[in-house]
Amino acid sequence: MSTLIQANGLSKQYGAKLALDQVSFEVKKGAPVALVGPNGAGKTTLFSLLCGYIMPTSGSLSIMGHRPGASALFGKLSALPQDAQLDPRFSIAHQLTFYGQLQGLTTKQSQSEALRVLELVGLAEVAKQRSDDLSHGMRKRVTIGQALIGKPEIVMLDEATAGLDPIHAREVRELVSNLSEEATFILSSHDLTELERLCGQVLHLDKGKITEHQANSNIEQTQHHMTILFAENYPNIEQSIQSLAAVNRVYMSQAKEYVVEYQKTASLFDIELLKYCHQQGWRYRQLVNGHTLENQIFTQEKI
Ligand SMILES: Nc1ncnc2c1ncn2[C@@H]1O[C@H](COP(=O)(O)OP(=O)(O)OP(=O)(O)O)[C@@H](O)[C@H]1O
Repeated sequence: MSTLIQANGLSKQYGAKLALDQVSFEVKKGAPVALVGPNGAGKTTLFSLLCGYIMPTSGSLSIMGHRPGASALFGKLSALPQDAQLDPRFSIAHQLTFYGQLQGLTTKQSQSEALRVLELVGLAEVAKQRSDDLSHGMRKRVTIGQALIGKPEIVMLDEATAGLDPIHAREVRELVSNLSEEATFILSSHDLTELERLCGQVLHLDKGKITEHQANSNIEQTQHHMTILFAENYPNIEQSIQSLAAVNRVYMSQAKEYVVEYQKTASLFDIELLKYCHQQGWRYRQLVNGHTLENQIFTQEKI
């Protein structure tokens, strides 16, 4: 797999504030990459360095063999800010065409590129509509389409699901997963749980340092986690399941779906959990090992 991004000992100082401290990592072409960390961890700073908006104080950063911001990267890397907005005065196709023209495409090329990216994000039918006619989730998908104009190899999405309800957030994650052949996505978020199922690589920033840089290990996870999807909402599910002796933690991963972390030593925990659900009168749709199987759950829901 070819290396897209190589960072070595990258630091960024704003006055006395060290926002990034000796950060080193590599991103290869392929599965989406998560950039996670709490507020102020340095995510935006790293995005800005990757885009070439700011210069590092020290260290090196190479993107497809070029320095960030180099003209050779024009059209090869795109970034979608968290607050990217569509203009309510113009149709969606008009705006996307305009972005294509900004990238140097002719009007005709831009028009067909606008339609291509709308098809990629499953919204060809909204081409003539204005943003006010679209749901929040649809608008987000259009802006992701915008980021795909000109076929960039790297697409950076800042907090792509922020402000979306769980259903639309899931649609966006599914979209990114489906588009992984089209480009290598880097998604920033302060919430690891929402990205760990999607991304094969997690860059974890905290106080300017990369404290974790790992490929997601599904094998390890399957030994500790179960994901259960219920047929409907029931009261106090988290507290109830938490009362089982083998359970370490329970949290809701999306509507009606819970991740249960349990002790590795508990054998046949799945049977115990299902018996417990039966006793409580809870109907469930699916129980899976681990918590990286969102697509399987999608498939079942759509049947
Ligand atoms: N232009 C600047 N001047 C001074 N300090 C800055 C500047 N930009 C960011 N910082 C500081 O650098 C640190 C990292 O900020 P950054 O915006 O990169 O974090 P972040 O992970 O994106 O945070 P958030 O999730 O809140 O957006 C923070 O302490 C921030 O206050």
